[in-house]
Formats: sequence, C-alpha cells, structure tokens
Amino acid sequence: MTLRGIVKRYGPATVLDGIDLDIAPGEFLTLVGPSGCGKSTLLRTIAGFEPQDEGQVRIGDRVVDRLPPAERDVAMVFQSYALYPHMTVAGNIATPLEMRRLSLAERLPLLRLASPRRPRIRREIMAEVEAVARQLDILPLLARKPAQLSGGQRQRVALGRAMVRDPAAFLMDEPLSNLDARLRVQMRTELAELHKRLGATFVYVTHDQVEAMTMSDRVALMEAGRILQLGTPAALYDTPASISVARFIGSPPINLLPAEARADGAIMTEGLRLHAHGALPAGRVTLGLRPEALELAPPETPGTLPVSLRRAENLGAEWLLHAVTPGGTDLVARVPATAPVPERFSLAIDPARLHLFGADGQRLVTRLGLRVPA
Ligand SMILES: Nc1ncnc2c1ncn2[C@@H]1O[C@H](COP(=O)(O)OP(=O)(O)OP(=O)(O)O)[C@@H](O)[C@H]1O
Repeated sequence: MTLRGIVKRYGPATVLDGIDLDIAPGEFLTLVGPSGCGKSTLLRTIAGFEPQDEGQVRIGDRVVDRLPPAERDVAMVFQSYALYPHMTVAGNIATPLEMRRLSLAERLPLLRLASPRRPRIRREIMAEVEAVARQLDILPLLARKPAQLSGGQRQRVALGRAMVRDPAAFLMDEPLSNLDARLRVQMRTELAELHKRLGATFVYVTHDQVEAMTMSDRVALMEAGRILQLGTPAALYDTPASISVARFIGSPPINLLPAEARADGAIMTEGLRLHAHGALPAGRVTLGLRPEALELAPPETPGTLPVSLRRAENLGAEWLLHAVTPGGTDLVARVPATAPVPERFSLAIDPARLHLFGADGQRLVTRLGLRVPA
C-alpha cells in the first residue's frame, strides 16, 4: 500500500499535511499520536470514507482514489463495534458474504424462497462463518445476539466480520479502546497472533503508545497532520528523531534535562560536565534520559546527580523513583527492587545512553562522554 502526498483539509484547517507512506504487504503498521493528530482521518482516507484533497492512495497495484470503500479490498474494524443488534453473531459475521454472493432478491424475506441456488450458497457461507468463529474462539456464541456478549466477545465478532471478507488489508481504528485494561492486554496478544496467522496487512490506529510498541512491525508517529518518525518500535525508542518523539514513546516518559553546549565541545548540566566527540553548535541543548538509564549511586559520588527523592513507587520487581535535581528538574528513575530505597542517593547517568537534542528539538548525533572530576 502506498500513500503519496496525502493532504486533507476541513475548511481552513489542514488535518493531513502531505503524508507519504509505504506499507509492505503483510506488515503490521500502527499510526499513533496524540488526539487530533489526524490518524483516524488518514485511516478513513485509505478506506475511502474520506476523499483526500490532494495525493494518491494505491492498494496493491491499483490506484483506488476513485473507488468506493466496498471496492478497495480493505475491511475496517471500528472502536464501536457497529454490530447489527437484531442479528445473531452468525448473522453479523455472514452479512458481508451475503451482500457479496446473494442477489438483492435472494436476501429478501419472501423472494429468497424462490431461489434454487440460495440454500447451497447459504451453506457455504455458514461453513466460512464457522471457520472464522473457530479461529476467534467464538464458535459457541454464534446463536447469541450482540447484547448477550461481553465487550471482548463483541470485538471478536467485529473482527470476524472483517475476516470473512478476506481483504488485502485490515484497517483498525482504536479497536481495543472500549475494553478494560486486562482484556486489552489479552487482545493485544491475540491481534498480534491473528496478524501472523492471516498474513494480511494491518493498519492500526491508536493513541496508546504501548499498544503501538507491542504489536507493530513499524510505527508511524504523527503530530499535527504529519509523520514525525516512521520506524520499528525499537528504532523509535532507542533513536527518537526529536524531543516530541522521545516524549511520546516510553512509559514513564523520558527525562529531559536542559543543558548548555559550549564551543569547546563541553556540555554542562546540573554541575555535570559532559563532552561531545563530534562538533556541536554552541547553545541551548536538551539531554534525554530514559528512566532505566539512571542508576542508584551512593550520595555525593563524583559525576552523578545529587537528587532529592520525592516519591518511591513500588512496582513489585522495580522501583520508580521520582526525584528532583538541585536545578529543579523532575526525574524518574526505574531501578531494580533488590534493596530498600536508600534515604539519600545520587543518580548515575550512562553517557552512552543519553540522547541529545538541539535547540530546535531535533536529535543531534554524537558520541558523549562524561568528565568526572578527579
Ligand atoms: N468531519 C470533520 N469536520 C471537521 N473537522 C474534522 C472532521 N473530522 C475530523 N476533524 C478534525 O481533524 C483533526 C484530526 O482528526 P482525527 O479524528 O483524524 O484525529 P485523531 O488523531 O484520530 O484523534 P483521536 O485520537 O482523538 O480520534 C481534528 O482536529 C478533528 O477535529
């Protein structure tokens, strides 16, 4: 699937501002970003519900810009399951197949009795419905109505209705957001497994970076109608292209320390002196430190941050230590819960795990070292 220069405007507002994206066949790609960044609009553009103002959408080897949703060979799965309440689960899943294979007359209550081929087609459809229901573990529920199902079961029915169409791509808009936390975690695993089994392309929209990071082959992080960074979950986490990306990906979020780069290559922050191994423009910079890149050190260890503890959160296997630097910056450290948290401590930083961002917020690529006073 290929998107080229997609622009979408609502009145004066540009909601998609020139999106270019190549999605490989069979890939699980997630569009993630804050509310209002345009991810749902982009998905609806691919589906054909929302014509773009500029640009081209190609699915497989076809340009689909002029095709209605039903002819694009994609299936959309929504957050609100949009099931027919008066139909059984089997009826809901069968609907797309009936629409495709039976004529209008064959679907009408009285006329359908006159069709000699209808019973055979109905049997074939029900066999497919059962096969899909078996894959989704909802076979015993086929005779129920949506109101008699849990949220997770309804979501499976909605998935089943998409699966029977055997589309080239599944387009999913926050499909798990109505589920409780425990079920969401379980469905994440199930969706990832389903994706592997089906081998189809998944384009998935969520505002939840954990969902994006755990299921996807690649993630496109969007902000204000643009893609800020596209890459594997590991690439976004380990080499964020900007402060915006670094902030959005990771929980608890990355720590950001204001710093000053000097012409001689020194970078000063909170009384620490780092040095860059490459050329850097002098001026204001920001250091990014993931919570797990901070380590406990005895108080007053040279070359460490002498912080004061605000709050310690016990997560079982690890502590989240909320601390504040002498300069007044809040930090969170994630440390193993092997020992009780000492009353006084310092935080050691590993310069190899620091991220450096310039005054414009973009990543600066350079190797950093730490000068520890003798
Ligand atoms: N039909 C519409 N008419 C006018 N503005 C719209 C319309 N649909 C969406 N928008 C605006 O376009 C922007 C992007 O909306 P979109 O739904 O794509 O965002 P999103 O990233 O999916 O956000 P969320 O996670 O809150 O759903 C928002 O500012 C929204 O208000």
